[in-house]
Amino acid sequence: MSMGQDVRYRVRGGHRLQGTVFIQGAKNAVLPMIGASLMASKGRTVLRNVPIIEDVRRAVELARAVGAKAELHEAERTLVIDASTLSSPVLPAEIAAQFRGSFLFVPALLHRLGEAVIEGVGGCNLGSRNLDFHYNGFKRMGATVTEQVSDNGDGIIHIKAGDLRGATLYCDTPSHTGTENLIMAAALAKGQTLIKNAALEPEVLDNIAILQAMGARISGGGTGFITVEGVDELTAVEHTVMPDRIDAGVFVMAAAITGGELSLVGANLEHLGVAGDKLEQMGLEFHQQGAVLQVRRERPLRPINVITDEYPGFATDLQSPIMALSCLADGPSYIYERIFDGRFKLAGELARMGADIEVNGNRAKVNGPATLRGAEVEAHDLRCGSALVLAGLAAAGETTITSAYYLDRGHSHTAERLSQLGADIVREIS
Ligand SMILES: CC(=O)N[C@H]1[C@@H](OP(=O)(O)OP(=O)(O)OC[C@H]2O[C@@H](n3ccc(=O)[nH]c3=O)[C@H](O)[C@@H]2O)O[C@H](CO)[C@@H](O)[C@@H]1O
Ligand SMILES: C=C(OP(=O)(O)O)C(=O)O
Repeated sequence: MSMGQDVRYRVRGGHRLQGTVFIQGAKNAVLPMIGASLMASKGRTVLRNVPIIEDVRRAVELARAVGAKAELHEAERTLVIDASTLSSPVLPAEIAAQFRGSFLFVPALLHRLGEAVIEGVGGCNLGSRNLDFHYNGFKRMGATVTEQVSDNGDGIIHIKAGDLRGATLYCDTPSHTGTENLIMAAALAKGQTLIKNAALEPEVLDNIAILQAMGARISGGGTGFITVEGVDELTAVEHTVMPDRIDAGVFVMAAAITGGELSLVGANLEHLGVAGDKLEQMGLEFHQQGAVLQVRRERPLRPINVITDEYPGFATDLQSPIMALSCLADGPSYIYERIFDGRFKLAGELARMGADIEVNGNRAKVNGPATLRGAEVEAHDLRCGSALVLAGLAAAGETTITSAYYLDRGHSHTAERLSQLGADIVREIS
């Protein structure tokens, strides 16, 4: 599957969801782990609980493009990577530009091959998404970064590293992939590295855990200050990817928007951070029992204030879904998006379904309650896609969501999992 094929979801709303759903492994944990596995010069890395999503398929293609052997066993949700044959420093645009996680391959290429050539970096188009914290960090460790413009006008970035040396590094803001890339670059560098203002996301901690199992010496994860003592070699290990808190959040909201009751296997309320508290305020009841999170809604939804922030603040990746949910709340909700400046195209799509949303820069006011009706809408990015599925579940009649490749970038088996809970949803390809 590639972006060339149009993926569409058709949803007929009005069904109350009920039952048990399995939360997938985390996209934003598995992608850095694939990057980490390329740092092992011998042996095979075995990743378990791998989400079967398009970004993982692209990462497997990219791992092969740089010379590694990678096999995704879909039924077993297991990915096996042998990076002993790593041979090319080039991240080709046709694969790398399709997902942001491609940039997480850079530290392995620098350490194993002495250079990385980046023909394109992708990810959802969310406005400005800079990489300066990454480049500045690599430079402080001794790398040189140069940009060349290709014949067709695209920028190609060359990063050259002789031996990377430990250094004092920082992120201006606690960047998720920035922290992961700097930790990976430091893991095999000579000497000690300190990373200040490091990200606290659970996926960053899961990535530290696999690197520690591989032999890396990392301390301070979860504190904002991370220290890494460089080692000479990392070994291939087996690791189980943590559950995807954004996937969990979307299913929580599927229960909320349909007035349903769900058991989410693998979901952890703590990982939802402030989003869990906000959903409680809106009228959801949570009950965590071991690895199962039960959620139900028994009263009308109350309106909400949301300010997105780094973890444990309200995750920007749940901002679009909660915009859809707040359309049904009994009064005006206020949303302030602080992380990305291009995430409000959703408001226009929800308006086609009958929502009343006023957007002013990075702030939105959602005037609930609205009566949503089915319409033809477009997923402008991954989380816009999940939000439109939620809106479709609550709308009267049929909603058709196009450009839904974006949704498949990050959520596995969306139609199957929702259908099992009683939703009327199909996925089509043309
Ligand atoms: C693959 C992956 O893990 N993606 C996640 C990751 O993206 P990603 O790691 O790209 O997001 P960052 O945390 O780096 O970005 C946050 C903010 O910092 C800015 N910034 C970032 C790096 C940099 O060098 N310079 C700079 O200015 C960005 O433009 C953005 O405004 O975290 C985001 C925020 O939680 C999530 O929405 C994405 O799902
Ligand atoms: C922005 C997202 O992902 P990426 O960083 O991979 O584009 C996302 O998961 O919503």
